[in-house]
Amino acid sequence: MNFLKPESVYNLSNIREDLIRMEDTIIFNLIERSDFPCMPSIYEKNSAQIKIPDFDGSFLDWLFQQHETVESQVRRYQSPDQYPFYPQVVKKSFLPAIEYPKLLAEYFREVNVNGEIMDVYINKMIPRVAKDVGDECENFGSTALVDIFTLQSISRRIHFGMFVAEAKFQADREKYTALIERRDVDGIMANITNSAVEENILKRLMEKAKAYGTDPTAGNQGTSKVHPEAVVGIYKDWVIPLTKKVEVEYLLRRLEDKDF
Ligand SMILES: O=C(O)C(=O)C[C@]1(C(=O)O)C=C[C@@H](O)C=C1
Repeated sequence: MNFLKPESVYNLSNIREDLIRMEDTIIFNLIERSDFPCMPSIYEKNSAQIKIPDFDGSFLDWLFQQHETVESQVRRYQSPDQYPFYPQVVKKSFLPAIEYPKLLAEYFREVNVNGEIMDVYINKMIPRVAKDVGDECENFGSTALVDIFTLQSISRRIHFGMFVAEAKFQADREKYTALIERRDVDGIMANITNSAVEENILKRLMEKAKAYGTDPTAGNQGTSKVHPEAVVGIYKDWVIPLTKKVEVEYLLRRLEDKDF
């Protein structure tokens, strides 16, 4: 889909196509992450193992903030599919602003679940994919870089929930308006849920993770670089539920933007 062409954005099959493409990026990032151990020191605030001058936070916080500061200056966070983890470090770009058409309700920047994504990534996802526990001091930088790419790819996927939600709202304004007016969270959740689509995603992920993680010429001897079940579990337990959370949060406020 093309953000400069709103009609392409409100098309659920276009959106789902993009979500499928993102699976590839996320799986490859998780495969990269599985090459390193858990590496607890890089997530620990003011770790004794990694002393960072004049900084209050973890090594990952430090590196990620440098990234977001740089990337914001080339307009990363102007794009409606990009949400910063550290909004306080985002800078204005020297490039001219891109005039995106209005694609989402006016408050959309306030829907940001990156805090929660960071928490489950460090505490739940990494233990599922990392090769073992402990630190590997020589790879602090490489691991934190992979973490940044993985977190960004997962965050983009989850915040895409707002496009899904907007497409669903526009396809049936009456039904969603009634649910939103009643603050019927369970009703909204039931209506945005499509179990067949979810099951398909999980099946496809299993096959993709097996294929992408294995040497295609090794036959049955090949061992997968990432446990396919771990990738499926990460989607089932966090990626899809957080996407749905974003959809519901976005929809609950949808009537605030009356003219849209
Ligand atoms: O494709 C949709 O309709 C979505 O809402 C996205 C998504 C997902 O996260 O992949 C979430 C909820 C649905 O049950 C199916 C899939």
